[in-house]
Amino acid sequence: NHIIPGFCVGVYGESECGDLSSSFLSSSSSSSKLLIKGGIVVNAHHQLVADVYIENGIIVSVQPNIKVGDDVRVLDAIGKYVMPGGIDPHTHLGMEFMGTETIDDFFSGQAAALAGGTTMHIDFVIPVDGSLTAGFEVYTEKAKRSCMDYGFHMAITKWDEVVARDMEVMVKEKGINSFKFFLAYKGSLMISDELLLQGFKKCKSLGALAMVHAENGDAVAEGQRRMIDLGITGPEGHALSRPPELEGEATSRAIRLAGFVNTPLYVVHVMSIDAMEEIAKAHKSGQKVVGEPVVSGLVLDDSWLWDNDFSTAAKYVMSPPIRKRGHDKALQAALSTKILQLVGTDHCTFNSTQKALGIDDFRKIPNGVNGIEERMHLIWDTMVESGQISVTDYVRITSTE
Ligand SMILES: NC(=O)NCCC(=O)O
Ligand SMILES: [Zn+2]
Repeated sequence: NHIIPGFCVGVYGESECGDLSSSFLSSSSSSSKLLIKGGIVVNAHHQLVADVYIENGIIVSVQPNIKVGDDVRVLDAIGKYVMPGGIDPHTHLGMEFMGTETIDDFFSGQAAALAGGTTMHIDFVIPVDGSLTAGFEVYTEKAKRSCMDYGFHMAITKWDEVVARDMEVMVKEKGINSFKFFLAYKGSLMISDELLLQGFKKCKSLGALAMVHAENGDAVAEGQRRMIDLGITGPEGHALSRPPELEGEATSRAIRLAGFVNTPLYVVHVMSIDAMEEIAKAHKSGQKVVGEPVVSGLVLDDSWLWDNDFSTAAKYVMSPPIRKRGHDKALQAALSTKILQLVGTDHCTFNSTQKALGIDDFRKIPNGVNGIEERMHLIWDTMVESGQISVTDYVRITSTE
C-alpha cells in the first residue's frame, strides 16, 4: 500500500481531481472509503483496467472487480484514465524577486495547480541575506496557506561555515535534500565557481542533490549592456541579451564541475538545444545528470517577445529565455528519448503592473511565467495526443520521476 498525494480521473475536457489528504481524510468515516471503478489505471510502467480501492487516503488494493459494501463511495471511471496527480518539481510561490513579490502565493498557486491536475509541487526556499534557517522560517510561514501537498528545495546564495552547517541541518532535520545554485542574476542570486565547487562538495558529503540555474551571469550582464547601448530597451532585448550559447556554456561548466566532484547534478529549466546537448553528452560518458525542461520552453517560442504591446510581450519574459522555434521541438524529442527526464513549470507569476516595472528597461521586468495549472494538459495535448510519448511516459514525466 502507498499513501498517494492525490489522484486524477478523467478524459480530456471532463475530469475529476482530488487531493486525498484533504478531501477524503477530513470527510466522515463512511466517505473516507472510496472505490474508483473500472478505469484504465496507469503508472509509469504499465496500464490495466482495474478498480482502485482507497481507505483513509491510502490505496488498499488495485485489481479488477473489487467488491465493496454500501458504505463505500463509488466513482465511475469506465472509459477514463486513472493516474497519479501531477507533481510539479519547480515552482516559486510567494517569492520576493526583482523588487516585488510573485502574485501567486501558496494558496492561489496551489488552487491553480489542483484545477489543472497537479496535486503536489516542490518550491524553492530563498535564503534571507544568505541565511538558510531564516529562509526556511519565512517559507514555513508562507506555506501555512497551503491547500495541497508541497516540498522544498533550497537555494544557496552565499558561502561560509554557517551555510555549510545549515545545509546539514536542512538535510538531517528539515527534510530538504536538494540545493540550487544560480549561475545567473549577477549582483543578487549568482554565485562564483569557487562557491559552486564548495556547494557541490557539501551536497556530495550529505548525499543531497545539487541543482543549477545554468546561464553565464557575467556574459548576460555584458549582453544586457550591449542591448541598452544599441537603444534596445523592450522585452525583445531580454532574449537578445542572453542567447542559447550562454546557457550551453554554463550547463557544460556545471556538468564538468559536478563530474570533477563526482556528484549527481539536476539542471533546472533546460530551455535550449545547446544545454540539452551538453546533458546528452554527459549521459554518454556515464555521468548522472537530470535535465528538467519546463512547459513554457516545450510549447512556446520567442516570437511573443517581439509583440508591439509591452504588457503582452512582458508576460513571456523568463530566464533562461523562451527560445526560437525549433528549440521547443528538440526539447520535446529529448524528453521522449529520455535525454531529459521530467517536466516542471518554474511557475513564477507577476501581474501586468509588476511587469511594468520594466517598461523603460527590459532588465527591470520581473522574470517569470505561469504554468502550474497548464502543465498537465499542455503536455498531454502536445506530446501524448501527437503520439510522441505513451500514457505511461506521461505519468513518468509529470509525476513519478
Ligand atoms: N526563471 C525565471 O524567470 N524566474 C524564476 C526564478 C528562476 O528560477 O530563475
Ligand atoms: Zn525557478
